[in-house]
Amino acid sequence: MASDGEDVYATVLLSDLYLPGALVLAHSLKDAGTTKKLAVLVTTDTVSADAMAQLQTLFDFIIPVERIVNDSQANLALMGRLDLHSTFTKIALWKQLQFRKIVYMDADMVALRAPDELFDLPHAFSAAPDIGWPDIFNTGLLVLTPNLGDYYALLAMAQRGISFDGADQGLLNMHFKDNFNRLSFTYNVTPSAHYQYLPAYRHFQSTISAAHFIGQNKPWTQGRDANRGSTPYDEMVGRWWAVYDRHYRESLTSKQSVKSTAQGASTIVHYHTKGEFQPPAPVTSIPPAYQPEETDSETSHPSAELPLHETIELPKEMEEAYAAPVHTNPEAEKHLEPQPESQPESQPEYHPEYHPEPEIIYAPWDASRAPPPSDSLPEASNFPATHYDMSSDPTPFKAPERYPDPPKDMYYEVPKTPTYQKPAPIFPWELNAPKATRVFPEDNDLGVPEPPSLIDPGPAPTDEGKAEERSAPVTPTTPTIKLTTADPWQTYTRGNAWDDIPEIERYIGGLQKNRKGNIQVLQGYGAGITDVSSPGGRRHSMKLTDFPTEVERPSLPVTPAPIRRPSFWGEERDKDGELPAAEGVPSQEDWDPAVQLEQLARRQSDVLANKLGKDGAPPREIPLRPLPYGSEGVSSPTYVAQGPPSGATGLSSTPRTTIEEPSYSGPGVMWEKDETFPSKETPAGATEEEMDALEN
Ligand SMILES: O=c1ccn([C@@H]2O[C@H](COP(=O)(O)OP(=O)(O)O[C@H]3O[C@H](CO)[C@@H](O)[C@H](O)[C@H]3O)[C@@H](O)[C@H]2O)c(=O)[nH]1
Ligand SMILES: [Mn+2]
Repeated sequence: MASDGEDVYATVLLSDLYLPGALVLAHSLKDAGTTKKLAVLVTTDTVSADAMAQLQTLFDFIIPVERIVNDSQANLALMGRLDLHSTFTKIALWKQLQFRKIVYMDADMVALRAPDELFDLPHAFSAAPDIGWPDIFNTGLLVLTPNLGDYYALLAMAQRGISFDGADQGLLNMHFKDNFNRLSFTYNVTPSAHYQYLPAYRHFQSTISAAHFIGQNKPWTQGRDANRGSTPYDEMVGRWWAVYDRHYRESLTSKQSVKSTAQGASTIVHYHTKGEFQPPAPVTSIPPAYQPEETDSETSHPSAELPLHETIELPKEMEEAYAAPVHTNPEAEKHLEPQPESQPESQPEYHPEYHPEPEIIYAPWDASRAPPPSDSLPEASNFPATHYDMSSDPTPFKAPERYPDPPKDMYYEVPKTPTYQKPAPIFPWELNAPKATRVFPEDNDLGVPEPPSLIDPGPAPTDEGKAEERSAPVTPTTPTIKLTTADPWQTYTRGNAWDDIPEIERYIGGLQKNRKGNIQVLQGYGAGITDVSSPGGRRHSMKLTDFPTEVERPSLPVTPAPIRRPSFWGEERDKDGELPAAEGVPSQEDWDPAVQLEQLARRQSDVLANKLGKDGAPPREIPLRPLPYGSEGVSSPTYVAQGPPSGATGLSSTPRTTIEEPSYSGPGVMWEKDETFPSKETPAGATEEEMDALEN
């Protein structure tokens, strides 16, 4: 278990193919005497149990991580490295918070000395320049402080496939940009087989900490004979082989002293190293977890030390296939010197035929006895997949000369002439309706005419004949009470402005005529034209509240009209159907509402005048009091007190000091019958703001 703040060298293993690289790297660091521990991040779905067993012999921490695949592989294809589809997995390094500092190294690196001083860097992130584009860093060697901020930022980018090369180097450079501590190239020297800067190499050679074999070709995939020259690249490759031979060549050449199981353990390393593989006696690679439980002691493996490997019986053909190479082994075993030249000619080349595909070497999986092998392919792994690439055609798009006409009259023929016709106007206001306007208080100051409803329409027509004589339709307006007239209580009209408009009379008359017959017609007394067809000789009215006469009542099945019951009030009505007069109430003739209203208005005014004015003082003066500080001369932009027309000049600036004549507009419906409402209320205390304003 990692103690808090531990330092580790770490690498990543995404497949068995890089196993020799990861092992050689670990050995090279240990051989160089590092004091730090080693960790390896593995994607367990693609790293075999054998490979893990090998890692376990060297690394202090084996950390399983989730594979992060880049699904957008266009940039990887550009780089010619589709095999790097999963290098985004590297970002899991930033999640390893159990470590204080990580010096990450690619599995294709070999340390020439242990660069332990990198752990002392104060920077959160350091890397060395990339030889292909030295402004950016190469991601083969990274010095980092794990933190989730960078991790999630990188993860978000990875999930969106954001990387200019489709792999981790493009991703990390896009994330960190210039925010990295630039290390010396000597920490991550990337020799090239194609071009070297020889003088520099010779000059700095002794300071090199690590070599990094970038590109598709790795020392272990080329074989030990591929680079035997004296170029810098060849020299570096030689350094890699030196470490390999120190640790793995021996096991190959001293089989006699090594138990067969131990030989099997390193076989996987040889297997993935070109030219090193000697097919041994057939062995299985079934991990212990997937082995059928053996109850028969005879079949269990004699060696308890390494239970990972077990001899199984192979079909005859397979045994024959492996028999031939095995026969060469006695020859090879004689060469105890680890000389590459002494390799027997008959040693099999690294060849896919020897790949331990589960169908060939692994014991057939018995589903009734064991779970599926961990390294078996996932379900539906061989489903056909279609990959669509973005077009890489650089020629710009050119629109064709003309596009074909769209099909005509497919669904609906548009009428040649519009079928909609505006209905003929009925009411006068439809003919010359004034355009809707908005009126602001300021407009009144500027002499803009008041809205039409405030204009006195002049004398109302006295009779219908006169009204019909009018040649041009009028725009009737509700007459307003002129507050300046001496006695408004006597002059206001009790009619409606529309009552005398002949067009309306005719319209309503027409409606009623059409509904006559067996349909109930509501008629009553009121201003209007005489309806001769009406039996009672009554006149049409637009008032819909009158009771129809008995004759006017139509037959069923229409809604029955209410019929007055003589004893509705518990008393007999008089012969006219009127209710008896109430006691103490003046008779209808004596009750002039105008007079009563005037009286009421006077009383109200007197009360106000007495309250506000002292003896001799002008009675209708509101005492002036100071306004709250800062509000002097301020007028609300939206609200302007509406004074009487006489004060219309300068509405917003002249303070209103005279009290308006009271007007009677009748009682408003404030509560429904039986509804409860608070009859008393404790006034809320003044707010602090109000108190301030009052005190000033
Ligand atoms: O099949 C694979 C492929 C990759 N790796 C791991 O991924 C690393 C990167 O792959 P590598 O072949 O080393 O890439 P390079 O050829 O070095 O290419 C460059 O570009 C890569 C993608 O951006 C970076 O990861 C490298 O650091 C950078 O040097 C390897 O070292 C391994 O640790 C595996 O384990 N198995
Ligand atoms: Mn690499």
